[in-house]
Amino acid sequence: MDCHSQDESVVPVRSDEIRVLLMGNPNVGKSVIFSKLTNKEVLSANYTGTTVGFTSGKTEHRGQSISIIDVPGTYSLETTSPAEEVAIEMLGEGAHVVLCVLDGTNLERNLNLALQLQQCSIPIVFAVNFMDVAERQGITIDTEALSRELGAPVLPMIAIRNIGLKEVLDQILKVASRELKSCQPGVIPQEERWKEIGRIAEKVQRVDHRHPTFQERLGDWMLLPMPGLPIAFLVLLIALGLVVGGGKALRAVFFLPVTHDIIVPAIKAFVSLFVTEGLVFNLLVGEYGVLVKMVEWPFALILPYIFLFYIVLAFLEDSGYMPRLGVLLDRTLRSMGLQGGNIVPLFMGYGCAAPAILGTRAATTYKERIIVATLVSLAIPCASQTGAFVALLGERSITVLLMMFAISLFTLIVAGNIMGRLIPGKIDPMLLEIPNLLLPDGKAVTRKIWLRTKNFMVDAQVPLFFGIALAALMVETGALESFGEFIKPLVSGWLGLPQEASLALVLGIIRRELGVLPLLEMDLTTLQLLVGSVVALFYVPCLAVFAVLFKEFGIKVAIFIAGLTIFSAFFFAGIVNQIGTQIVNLF
Ligand SMILES: Nc1nc2c(ncn2[C@@H]2O[C@H](COP(=O)(O)OP(=O)(O)OP(=O)(O)O)[C@@H](O)[C@H]2O)c(=O)[nH]1
Ligand SMILES: [Mg+2]
Repeated sequence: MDCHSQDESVVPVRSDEIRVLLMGNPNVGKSVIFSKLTNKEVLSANYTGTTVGFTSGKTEHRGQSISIIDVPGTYSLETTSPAEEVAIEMLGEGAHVVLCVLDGTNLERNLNLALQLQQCSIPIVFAVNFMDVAERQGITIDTEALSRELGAPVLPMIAIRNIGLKEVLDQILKVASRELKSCQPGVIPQEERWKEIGRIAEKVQRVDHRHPTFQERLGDWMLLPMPGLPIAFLVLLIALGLVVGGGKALRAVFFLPVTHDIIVPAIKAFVSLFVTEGLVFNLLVGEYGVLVKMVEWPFALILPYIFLFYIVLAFLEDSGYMPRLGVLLDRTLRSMGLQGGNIVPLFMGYGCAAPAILGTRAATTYKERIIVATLVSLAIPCASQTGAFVALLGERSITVLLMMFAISLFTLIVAGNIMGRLIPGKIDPMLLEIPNLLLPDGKAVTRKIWLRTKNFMVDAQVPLFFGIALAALMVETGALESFGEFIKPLVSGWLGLPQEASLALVLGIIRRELGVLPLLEMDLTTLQLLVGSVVALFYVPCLAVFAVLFKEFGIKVAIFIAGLTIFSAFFFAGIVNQIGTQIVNLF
């Protein structure tokens, strides 16, 4: 690749700061290194495409301040996805040093990018990460010999155990250029490059043949339909059992007693000191009292499920199981116009649709991005919403809860198939990389669960507050009644729900769990519970997700997706109601 320096375009920087680009193939541990160096929390996970935008952070080493940029992973400097474009842009903007991270268990493939980066005039420091896994696999890498071959410092590293980080910083200070250098990648003859890679790898790497460990064999089994599919089914069962069953238990023994016996009475007693009856009292601690619901809904109803879901998610992510599931489901996904790799953003949708839609940036085609974004907005309940569903249905009817998930899955497949056929564009062959199956690192998992739970509590507060305040106001002022009267034909006629349920429709726009939670306050039949849940399942993406859709795809697509979700919500829930009523009448 002709990657010439652009010294004439050197941009002056603060002389007291070194700018370091953290680059490398996907899933080599860049985000772990970034978090360790900068103490800034970014997500890392054991699959490609965790980082799709860039994050910058700062650190200090030997009195020198260093700014580090966590760049999305790239296999080469020839762009194929929006995430890789970001990496190339960052190179164009320039740096004093590139820290190129290599995966020690996959040296050849990683050297492809290393050789391309080496053509740039920006000084490079190489870190060979995953030395622990490499050792287990019988791979030895002579970093000194590699350093001679690459003409740059090469250091061994085990990022999750803090090994090699300080040494890398020392080298960065040593080689940093005095001025910012930028690099425009060109084209390099591939054949020549791969020949060179083969030669280097042979010189610096020794692989001792040995029997695969149980972990490695398990990793391979997970890819085959037998026993891969039964394993997948078991994983799903354990995950569901843990979230649904564990969540119920956590609520029963801790969250509900604490909320109902301690926090809420304390709040009520406190408010009674100042106001007793009337509108203000009701707004604060009445039926939809802001102060009561602000504790009860997010803390007692949703948090236990969110927390358990994040535990499951962290294990699935860091073990490397998710891409294996992608391989297993590649055929099914392919009929939906997607390739197996999209299992990752789809699954992330069960957490929150916003990062899932951003995660589609790692996809290679626009068609895939649109399909995943639509499916996630339409038919995948987010974690808060799942929590609300379990709270609503868990006690009353597990069958309805399971029916809900079945409807969600069925819609995913049908809607995916329709879009896969209607939306023009091709599907690339599967480009999913299978990482090593790892035992998740306890510290990394704990940090991630804490980070996500904290973010949920922080991010949810403001919209929840407005949602609940709006609910309290609408109930107390009688506005709900007028609105309910207005959409009565739809809510009561077609959907067979009480007029009050129109509140869920208003609030669901603000946050998805608010489309479910008001139903808890009503006395509904089993059929009404199912109908209300189906409405909530499909109903509009919440405001935050709408904003992400708008940002990523433009206003037309965002409105189209929102319209589709509203239509589906009323259409399908209505059909469920009509059929359900016939069946109920039969008995
Ligand atoms: N065993 C072991 N695991 C590691 C090491 N470094 C990182 N990991 C794990 O490897 C996985 C990938 O790490 P990330 O930091 O997300 O990788 P990344 O390079 O940022 O990946 P992208 O953002 O997808 O490009 C995570 O599950 C880490 O916990 C290491 O030295 N040893
Ligand atoms: Mg990353």
